[in-house]
Amino acid sequence: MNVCFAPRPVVFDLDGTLIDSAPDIHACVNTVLRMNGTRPLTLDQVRSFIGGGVDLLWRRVIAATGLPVEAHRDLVASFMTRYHQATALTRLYPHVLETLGILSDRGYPLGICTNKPLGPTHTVLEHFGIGQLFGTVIGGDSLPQKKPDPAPLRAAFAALGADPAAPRGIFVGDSEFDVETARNLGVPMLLFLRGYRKTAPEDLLHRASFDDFAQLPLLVEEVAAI
Ligand SMILES: O=C(O)COP(=O)(O)O
Ligand SMILES: [Mg+2]
Repeated sequence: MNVCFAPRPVVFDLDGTLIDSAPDIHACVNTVLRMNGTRPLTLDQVRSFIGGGVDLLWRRVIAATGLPVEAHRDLVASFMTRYHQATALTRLYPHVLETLGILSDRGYPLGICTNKPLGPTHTVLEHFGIGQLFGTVIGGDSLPQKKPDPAPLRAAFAALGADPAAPRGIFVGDSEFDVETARNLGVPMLLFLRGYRKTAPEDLLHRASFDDFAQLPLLVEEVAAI
């Protein structure tokens, strides 16, 4: 019998999973729109644009506002200067802190795999005082590839000691991008239902779903036992 005693690494998505950051992203987008004489977007609109990283966010903002496509690079640069410090409106989802502590105490190596750029990722992790809980943090600009390419998630598991050829980790995320990433890497996915997903959960491949982080330690134990 092949028994593995090392706890499986657990890697988390960030925006819409550990943190509700849409209000800050919305505010930064609208500041840049205002500076360009363009009408603001609603929170629901901007929330629906999050998940594929900053370049895709701004391609979607440009499509929704009619700003010139050629302005993309300058708009992203202007957005990034604000995004780097944007934490005032961001909140941890309920029970995230307790759950990360429980998993860490039980010996699960923890990591982050987000499409958010590394700069604002580190800012927000330090803002909430949780950076030290994660053995690795892979951002949207850490590698040439972003989710749903499996490379960033593979890199996160590898940094936490998993076999890169056959990672035995668990991925926790909120969006279609995360579901696709887990499927591309062939690892079990736990879907958080209160994030920025647009597709019905029954149409997304996942091992289990949850809407309160207090449920996660048990789900992780169940998946880890298989
Ligand atoms: O920055 C984004 O668009 C999404 O970030 P996430 O991968 O943490 O959900
Ligand atoms: Mg997300």
